[in-house]
Amino acid sequence: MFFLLFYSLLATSKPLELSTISDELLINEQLNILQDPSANLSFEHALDQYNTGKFTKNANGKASFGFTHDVIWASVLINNSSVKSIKKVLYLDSAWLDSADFYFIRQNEVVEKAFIGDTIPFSARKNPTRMLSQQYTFKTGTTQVLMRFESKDPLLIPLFLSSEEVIQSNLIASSYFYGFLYGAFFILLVYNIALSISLKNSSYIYYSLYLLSFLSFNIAYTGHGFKFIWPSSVLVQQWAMIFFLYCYFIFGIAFCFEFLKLKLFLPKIYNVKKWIYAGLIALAGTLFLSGEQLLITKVAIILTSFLVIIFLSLGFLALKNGHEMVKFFIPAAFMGAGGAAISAVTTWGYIPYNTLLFHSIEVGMLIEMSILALALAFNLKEMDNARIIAEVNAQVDYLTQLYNRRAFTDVTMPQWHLGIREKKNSSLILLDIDFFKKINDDYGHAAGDEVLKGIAFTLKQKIRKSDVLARWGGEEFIIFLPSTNKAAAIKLANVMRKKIEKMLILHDGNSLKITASFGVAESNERSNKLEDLIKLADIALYKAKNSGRNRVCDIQETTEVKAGQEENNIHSLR
Ligand SMILES: Nc1nc2c(ncn2[C@@H]2O[C@H](COP(=O)(O)OP(=O)(O)OP(=O)(O)O)[C@@H](O)[C@H]2O)c(=O)[nH]1
Repeated sequence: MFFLLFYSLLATSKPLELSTISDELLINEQLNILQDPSANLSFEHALDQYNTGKFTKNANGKASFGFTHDVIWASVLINNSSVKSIKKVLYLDSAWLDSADFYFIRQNEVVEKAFIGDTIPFSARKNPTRMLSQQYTFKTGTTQVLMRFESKDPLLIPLFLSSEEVIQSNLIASSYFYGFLYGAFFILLVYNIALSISLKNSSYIYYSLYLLSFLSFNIAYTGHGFKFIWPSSVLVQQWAMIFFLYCYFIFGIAFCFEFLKLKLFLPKIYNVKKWIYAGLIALAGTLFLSGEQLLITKVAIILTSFLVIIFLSLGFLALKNGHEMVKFFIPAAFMGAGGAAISAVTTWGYIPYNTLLFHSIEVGMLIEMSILALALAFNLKEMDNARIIAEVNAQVDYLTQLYNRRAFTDVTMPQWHLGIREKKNSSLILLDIDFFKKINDDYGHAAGDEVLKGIAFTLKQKIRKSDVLARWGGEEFIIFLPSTNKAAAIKLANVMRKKIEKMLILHDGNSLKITASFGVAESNERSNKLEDLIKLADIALYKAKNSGRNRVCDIQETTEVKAGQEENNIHSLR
């Protein structure tokens, strides 16, 4: 009987030669597998099944068995042909298996066994490695390792045979990698939280939450959480990963909506945003309440795989609708969500396991994070540009591109005060187009606009760089002339008047002719207020209008000023 069993053991598989493994080897191809749907096969029964040839070769070195309630039994024969015992480590690149039981069998006798997995608190583990691992000293000859794996998450068992030194150096390398990854994420997180608070911009808040969810999810699925944060809580270990995966998906969608400015570029989708969020939260809530961990994980992984499609589709639609920032978003989403999708389908078992594919979410997110950091900085620059444009717009009259009334005062004030200090007189011209209402009434508002633009252009040609020209009101313009006396101002006003008189404005096949009236005033010692000078010019302008239009008038006497003010009062009462 013993010989029969031993024969069947050898016949089932060729042993793995320890001397051929220099540092580390993924041994999934060497495994023989038995999938147990009943999940209640005992060790003795499993060994019996193995010895009677019921285990089959693990096709293509499969590492992921996807979402399954089945228990996977795996066996490998390891031969030490040297005379010395060799210490090795069986290492699983998976931190979320519920059970990983190891039985070391020599000559059909169990010589050592170990039960590791998430159902045991991390603090109670013999080998406190982040991912599951089991040491064993292989004596000369053949040892069978029979293993039992079970999980409520995707059943992923990439199994490495490695030396302790390699595991240690891998741990150091991965500490550097995760130190860098978490450090970079942390800096970006703090930076974005600070930005979202100071700018009150929701896309930074959602990006921070998206980052935080990914960071937490990564800490959970890489085993860092179980090792360092919740070593005695099996419950947190079982639920944290899946909870953060849902957060990653939901905040990913929220970030995408805000970053792509869907309100502006895809309003139809933005308007149903609340329903989308409500639907996702209701779905997550229902699933979590059901307590069906395998189903919850399955849905989360399916959603994560689709995230890249959602991001890219919305990105391209927003780009089509003219959103500039998408040129950053599309490659970023392609790398980040694309990496997440590859990791998800690798975990799911749809593509064969390899370390790079499994960890592509981390690499992808790192690249995505760098591109989006650039994008958000670019966004800041755009906001700054928009602020500058808004400031300029607040100063400039849209139609004539001249300073507006507010800007006129801001720009003139320093020169006005300088003039007072240096005791240099300044002058002011106020001009108003004659019978402008008639142009609007006869030829339409657009024709009136053309006249205003034409006059602005003509006036601009005639002033000095130090003069300040502005649109004062509807059809009124103002010019401040520093260090200029009244005679010079009147001369300039007459040049302008004649030029306007000669102007021909072409509109819709009509040639329009216009004239303007001018009021000129000079500053004097009696007042140091700019508004008083403007009032004087206004009285002079009123005089020009009253004395027949198309002329330049100034104020001669104090009596004229008084009379003018009274008339102005009557005029404004009309
Ligand atoms: N097209 C156009 N018209 C304007 C604009 N701003 C003000 N107006 C018009 O300018 C006209 C000013 O008319 P009034 O104040 O009666 O003056 P007026 O017809 O020029 O007569 P006098 O000043 O007495 O010669 C009104 O019809 C306003 O609607 C503008 O930006 N574009």
